[in-house]
Amino acid sequence: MERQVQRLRQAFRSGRSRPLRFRMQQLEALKRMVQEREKDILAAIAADLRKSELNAYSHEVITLLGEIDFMLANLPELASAKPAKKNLLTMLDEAYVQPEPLGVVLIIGAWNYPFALIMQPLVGAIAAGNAAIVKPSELSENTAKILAKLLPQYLDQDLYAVINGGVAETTELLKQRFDHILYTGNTAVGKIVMEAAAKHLTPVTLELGGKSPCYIDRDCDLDIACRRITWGKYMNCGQTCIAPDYILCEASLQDRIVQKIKETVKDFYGENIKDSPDYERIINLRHFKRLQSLLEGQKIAFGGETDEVTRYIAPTILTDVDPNSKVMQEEIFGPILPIVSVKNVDEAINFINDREKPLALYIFSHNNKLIKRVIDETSSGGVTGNDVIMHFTVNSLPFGGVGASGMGAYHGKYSFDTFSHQRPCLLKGLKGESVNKLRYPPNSQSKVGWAKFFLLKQFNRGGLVMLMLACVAMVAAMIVKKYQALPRGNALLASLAVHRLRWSSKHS
Ligand SMILES: NC(=O)C1=CN([C@@H]2O[C@H](COP(=O)(O)OP(=O)(O)OC[C@H]3O[C@@H](n4cnc5c(N)ncnc54)[C@H](O)[C@@H]3O)[C@@H](O)[C@H]2O)C=CC1
Ligand SMILES: CCCCCC(=O)O
Repeated sequence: MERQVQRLRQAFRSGRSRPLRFRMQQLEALKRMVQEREKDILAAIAADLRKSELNAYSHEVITLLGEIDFMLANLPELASAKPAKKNLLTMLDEAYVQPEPLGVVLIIGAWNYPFALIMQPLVGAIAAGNAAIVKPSELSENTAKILAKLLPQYLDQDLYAVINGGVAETTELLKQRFDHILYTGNTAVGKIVMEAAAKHLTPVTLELGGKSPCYIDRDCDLDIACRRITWGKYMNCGQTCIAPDYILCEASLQDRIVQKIKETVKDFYGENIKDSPDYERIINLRHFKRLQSLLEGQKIAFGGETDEVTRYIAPTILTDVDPNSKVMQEEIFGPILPIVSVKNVDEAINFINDREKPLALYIFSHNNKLIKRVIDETSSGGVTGNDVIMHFTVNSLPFGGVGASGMGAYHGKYSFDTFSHQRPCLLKGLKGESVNKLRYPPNSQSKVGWAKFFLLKQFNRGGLVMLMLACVAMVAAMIVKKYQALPRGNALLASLAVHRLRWSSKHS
């Protein structure tokens, strides 16, 4: 692995990944790959998650193509130098911020959206001019294989590599030095990644998980709320990092919510949910048994059926859930929806704040003030009001966690920024050396006074007048100098004005 990383580092050092044209070509190649090999890609995702090809496209390809198009349209602007505001001391100089690539970056993906969670960060890494290694999840093995097969066919093989493998290979990879790591996965492994990165002072973006609350206010459109919650909860069989993990609501709403979700499930997946092409399965036996154990001792108001052979778990709702029960102690990451009763929004806010900061937070209410209040009085990676998941689809919004749900963000310009160093540049002129005497030793009260004047803009009215005079004198001097004749008078005037300024600052 060290050799592979070194090879990419040498390719990066060659500078080939920096030219905008090259980056655009690579992004266009990615887009071509997705379009030309769509069938193979969808078949791989479908095989990993027992997902219809339509859903594989809707869940993973559409947002990716949107991301590539965004980068192709905006990269010239994103990659351009940005002029910076100057101070009095540097007003004749050139100050700007130059985005530059970080170097060789590592992207580690998760299994639940195995294609998008590799490709979307990769778009940002390429757009920012980096070399990149991607490490897909071994749990979505078909997608991992197709990525290893296709990416080298479309991308520059010296600058972009796919390394497949599980814990052992990832552990080995994490011993190498990278210039940024973007990890998507569970919080426990996020800590492992951060610990490994710390050895090389490598910055990380951790896209982790958590229990995303969904508060349903008594004053809301319950039909719409239940329809949208049903969509976001049971999509991908609940294996979505920003799925509503549990509902908080007043006890009086509980039965109506159960009824409306039941009706919506039937509407979405038909009488026999098992046969629905739109209802996926649990990724493996370990997660299947973990989810089964969460049902123990719970009041199952709807669903609860499981089939180990096909790893099927029905869309399930639990009611009157004890906040201390197992299902409320870990991220569910499956099609089980607990309802926890709270007396009012105050109690809901306290419930949320008593726990780790979630990746997402959802509030359903007609009362926009209440929604804004919940947002103001809690914290989460992201928020959608009166819907779920949808903030993920807006690439002008940074997507990421906070606290235990992660750090850093990506999507759109935020992907470009994540994989860039914003380099401050100041290009000094050679004129005005006399002013530089202010910073040269020996220091003095007068020089400090000047520094305050120039840098902190601390001056009195007299100083302002004299500044105007000095500027006029300097401009006059520059104009006259331009005509090659500088009558001693103007030079005298300029130095008088500067002298007067010194005096005034000394006595201000
Ligand atoms: N914030 C986000 O954008 C997303 C977060 N997630 C979160 O990811 C979690 C589900 O994914 P996982 O089951 O963790 O996926 P996973 O089992 O696929 O692991 C994720 C990656 O970490 C690697 N990995 C696993 N154990 C490791 C170890 N001990 N040392 C080094 N590398 C290791 C795997 O090889 C894989 O590439 C949930 O908590 C979910 O909320 C999932 C998707 C998106
Ligand atoms: C369709 C939304 C997918 C977001 C990635 C996740 O939440 O796991």
